[in-house]
Amino acid sequence: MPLPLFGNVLSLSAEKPGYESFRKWTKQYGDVFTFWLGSSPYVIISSYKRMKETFIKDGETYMNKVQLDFQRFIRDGNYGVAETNGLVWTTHRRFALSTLRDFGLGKDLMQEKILIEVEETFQTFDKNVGKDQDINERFNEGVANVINQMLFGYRFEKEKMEELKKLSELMEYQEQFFSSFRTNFQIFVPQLARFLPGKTFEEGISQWKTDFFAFFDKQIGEHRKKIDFDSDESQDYAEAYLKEQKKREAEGDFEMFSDKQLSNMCIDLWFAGLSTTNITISWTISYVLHNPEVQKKIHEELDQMISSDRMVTMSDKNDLPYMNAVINESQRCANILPVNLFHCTSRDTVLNGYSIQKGTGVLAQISTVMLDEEVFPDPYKFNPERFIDENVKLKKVEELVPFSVGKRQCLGEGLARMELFLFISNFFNRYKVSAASTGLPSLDKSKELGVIPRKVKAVLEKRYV
Ligand code: HEM
Repeated sequence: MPLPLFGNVLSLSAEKPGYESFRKWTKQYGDVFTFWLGSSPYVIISSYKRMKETFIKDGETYMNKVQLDFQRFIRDGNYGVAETNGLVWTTHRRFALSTLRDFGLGKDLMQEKILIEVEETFQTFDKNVGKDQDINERFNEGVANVINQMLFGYRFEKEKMEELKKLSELMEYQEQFFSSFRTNFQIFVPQLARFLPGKTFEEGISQWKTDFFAFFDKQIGEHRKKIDFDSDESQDYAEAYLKEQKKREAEGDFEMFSDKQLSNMCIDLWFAGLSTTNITISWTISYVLHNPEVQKKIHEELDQMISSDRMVTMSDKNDLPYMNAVINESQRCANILPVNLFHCTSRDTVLNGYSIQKGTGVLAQISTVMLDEEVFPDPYKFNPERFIDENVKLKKVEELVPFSVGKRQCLGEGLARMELFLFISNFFNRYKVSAASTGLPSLDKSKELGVIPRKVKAVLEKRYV
């Protein structure tokens, strides 16, 4: 039962990271029910069948995002792509997708950039083979370089390493801050939050906001100075954006491609692109470390299909069903968004016989779908075989929805899939991984509301010397 003012927030935080409450409610009330965040109702859709009927088949009705006060505080208004609606959202989603395509997603260009990061990451690992070493921190650098290349056209090396250190600290601060009870309580139950001890949302985030925007504004300023408006080709997202801005301004439109929108797009792409991919890689390695028989099978397949220390590329993907199954199962078990992002209806509608007004909160509960025991028996068990069919081929399972569904489905899915495959398959092709002297990485998710990157330490041995 929701409590006055609190709603269901307390049940959620009692069972971190949040999966179990939604599973329990689904069993009790079915796949459409109301969940109260403070005094705001959200209609939860928690089966794949129902998501298909709503978010996919009736996508326009379910595509809008709820505009929360804390987001406006961070962004100084309605900017970016992840939290905007209407023309701003469609224009910038389309522009970002087509820019990503132009940078070679699906062609070799993006793969080449990622493989450079794979090799650089491994150079660092190679220096410490046979000893305990930090795994997720190195991958974090690699993934940060991919995203920074895409946004601003350079990787962090030499004197730029200080910049990366500062940015990583900011990311870590933000991850901890947003998974704390105090922060979530203020976001969803603002009336009562002032009675709680600790920093208010505004106090906790102001400096972080200033520092993050300062980084993006500096990059944008530097791009503006050196940009060649006469060349049609762009090397990175910021350059492509500034060219579009100039074109639009010449046509009298000074709003749609504003400077503020650009820095907010950078925030969206940076955030959505870095932690998600990094968390998934660190969980994958943790699960494999806890399941040595999985690593053995990964190596058997790689030995059969690749059989050397050459780089694994996207053209090998179809030949490595078990590797793909491990990545799928890692995404399912990592289940990095226990609640997913908050949508609202863009018009009045009827759902499961109930009338729902325009503007009502709705949520595609993807974590419940990925823990559905009808589809994934023993759902908390890490078992890549779920994704292998009787012909030892990769099995397509519609309920695997880590990138969500519908019109807001992850904008970076193509990039993320390429990164996951190239980083993870090359990692296991190059190394045999075993526990650090401190033991196996923890798989405990019960400390935070949400899923944050693992600290993974391990010992690596090169498979080819
Ligand atoms: C393993 C990696 C990733 C996972 C699991 C993931 C998952 C998601 C999910 C679940 C959503 C919410 C969809 C919804 O509202 O229902 C989302 C949105 C989004 N993602 Fe990702 N993501 C990943 C990587 C990336 C990358 C690499 C980028 C950027 C380059 C990115 C950019 C975005 C953006 C901009 C949105 C908001 C889209 C919109 O509202 O139109 N993501 N992602």
